[in-house]
Amino acid sequence: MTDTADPLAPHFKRVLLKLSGESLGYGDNKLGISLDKTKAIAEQLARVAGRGVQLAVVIGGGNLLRGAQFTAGAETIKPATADYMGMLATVMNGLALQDTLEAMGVETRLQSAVRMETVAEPYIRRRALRHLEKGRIVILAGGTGNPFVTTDTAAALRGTELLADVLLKATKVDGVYNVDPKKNDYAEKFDRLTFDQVIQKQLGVMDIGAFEMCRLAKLPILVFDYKQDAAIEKAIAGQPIGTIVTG
Ligand SMILES: Nc1ncnc2c1ncn2[C@@H]1O[C@H](COP(=O)(O)OP(=O)(O)OP(=O)(O)O)[C@@H](O)[C@H]1O
Ligand SMILES: O=c1ccn([C@@H]2O[C@H](COP(=O)(O)O)[C@@H](O)[C@H]2O)c(=O)[nH]1
Repeated sequence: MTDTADPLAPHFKRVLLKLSGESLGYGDNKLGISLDKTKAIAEQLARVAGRGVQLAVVIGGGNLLRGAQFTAGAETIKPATADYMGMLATVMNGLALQDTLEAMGVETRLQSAVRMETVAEPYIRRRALRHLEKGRIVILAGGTGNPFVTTDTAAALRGTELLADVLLKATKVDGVYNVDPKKNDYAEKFDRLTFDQVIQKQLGVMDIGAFEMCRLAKLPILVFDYKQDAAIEKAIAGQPIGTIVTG
């Protein structure tokens, strides 16, 4: 698939992109759904699909609601309920991304792991594969459909079962560090890591369960910052960006 004339020619054929909900949000706090931010992300996805990449997107919900925000000291909303609210947030983001892509003429399908047939197809692996083969961007909302995990686990699960070549985690940090870079100014970034190193060092950028699933499936993970210029396209082109985690 390499095209020497195009610096963003794809290196991967089938990609599972875990897109932070915050990538659609407004301002410094990245809350809500900004039409401009959503459009900027969709433009990158459209170009990627236009280059023939099969693209499945697991969309997060952190711009709207994370279950964890209710659990500390909450006596009313139960943790599982809070997580279902978070899963519904990802469906709202999925709808926004779908319409934005389709307004650009890109064919998409939205599938949800939480059944809601009036707004999205149910997640069915074989249908998702068929959509990918037909060149449609498949947006996967509702996480795994189960509480007590996050969309990182959904990304590892779908990446594995849809036989993706790579899991791209487009997030707010530019890679994996030895300690959380949002909490430590002296954190040092890794360019490459093995799954064993991430698991042994308990590096917190993704759920450890997601790393473990990818380790077993031999599915490489690339963690990078969605805010960098053309970040998703560069990641799919195999350019040096973020941190790559492999077996
Ligand atoms: N060792 C580490 N290296 C890099 N980031 C780390 C590390 N440990 C913890 N983090 C934190 O991991 C977080 C990654 O983002 P997070 O998983 O919270 O959001 P997301 O899944 O990308 O998106 P959203 O919840 O907005 O949909 C960052 O807040 C970062 O500070
Ligand atoms: O499989 C899943 C996926 C997500 N959740 C809940 O949704 C929110 C939003 O997802 P993020 O990955 O944080 O963007 C998450 O915090 C969980 O509360 C879930 O329960 N199960």
